[in-house]
Amino acid sequence: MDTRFLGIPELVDVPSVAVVVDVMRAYTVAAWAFGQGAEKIVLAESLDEALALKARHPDWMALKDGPPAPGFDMVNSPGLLRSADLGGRTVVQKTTAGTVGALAVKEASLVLCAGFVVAEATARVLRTRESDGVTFVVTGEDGQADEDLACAQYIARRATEAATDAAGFVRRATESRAAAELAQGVRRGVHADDVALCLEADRFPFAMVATLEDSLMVLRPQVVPDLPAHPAG
Ligand SMILES: O=C(O)[C@H](CS(=O)(=O)O)OP(=O)(O)O
Ligand SMILES: [Mg+2]
Repeated sequence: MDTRFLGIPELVDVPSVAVVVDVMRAYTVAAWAFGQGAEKIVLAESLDEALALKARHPDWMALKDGPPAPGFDMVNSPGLLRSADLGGRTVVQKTTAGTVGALAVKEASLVLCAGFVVAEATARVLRTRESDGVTFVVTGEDGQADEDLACAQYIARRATEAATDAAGFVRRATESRAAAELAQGVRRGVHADDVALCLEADRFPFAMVATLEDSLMVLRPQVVPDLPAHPAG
C-alpha cells in the first residue's frame, strides 16, 4: 500500500482514498456522537453554514470547537458529549482542523475520518478494500500535529500488519502539543477527561465514512464485521 501523509495546505490533487485524521478532538467527538446514537454528522464549511443548517432543521444539534456560543448546542469535547442522548439525531459539526480536512478531500472516491478510537476499524476497511494508494490527511498544525501523524502512521501500519501495537503511537499523542494545551486549559470547551478519551485505541467497532449527499459532506458510521465492541465504560 502506497501511503502519503499530507497537511491540509499540501492537498493539491484529489486523492482516490483519503483518511482524514483528527485525534484531538473532532473525530474522537464524532465517534462518541455515533456511540451516543447519532444517525449522521453533517460537516459544515463555516460557522454561518452550521447555524443556517440548524435554522433550517431545528431538531439538528449544532456543535463547534472552542467555547460555547449562541445558536450552538454543544462543544467539541468527548467528555462533555458522552452524557448526551443523541439517539437518531443529526449533528452539524464545525471545527478548526478536522472538519476542514474532510471537506478538502470531498471529491475523493472514499473518505474515512478517524482518530485512535476507530483506528482498527479504519485499518480493516483499508485492508478489505486492498487500496493501492492512501492519502492520510494530518489535519492539525498544517500536517505537523504529532497526535494526528502518530494515529495516521498507526492506521497505515495496521492496515498491512494487523499485529501492530498501538502503545508507541499513543505515547507520541500523549506527548503532543495538543494534549498539553487541552490539559493546561489553553483550548476552550474542554472536559478533564478529553485527552484520555482521545487516546483510547479502538473504543468503537465502526469506521466513519464521509460522502457527499445533496452537496453536504455527511459522516456516517460503518460497522466492521467481527470487531468486538469495547466494554462499556
Ligand atoms: O476542538 C479542538 O480540539 C480543535 C480546536 S481548538 O484547538 O481546541 O481550538 O479543533 P479540531 O478541529 O477538533 O482539531
Ligand atoms: Mg485536532
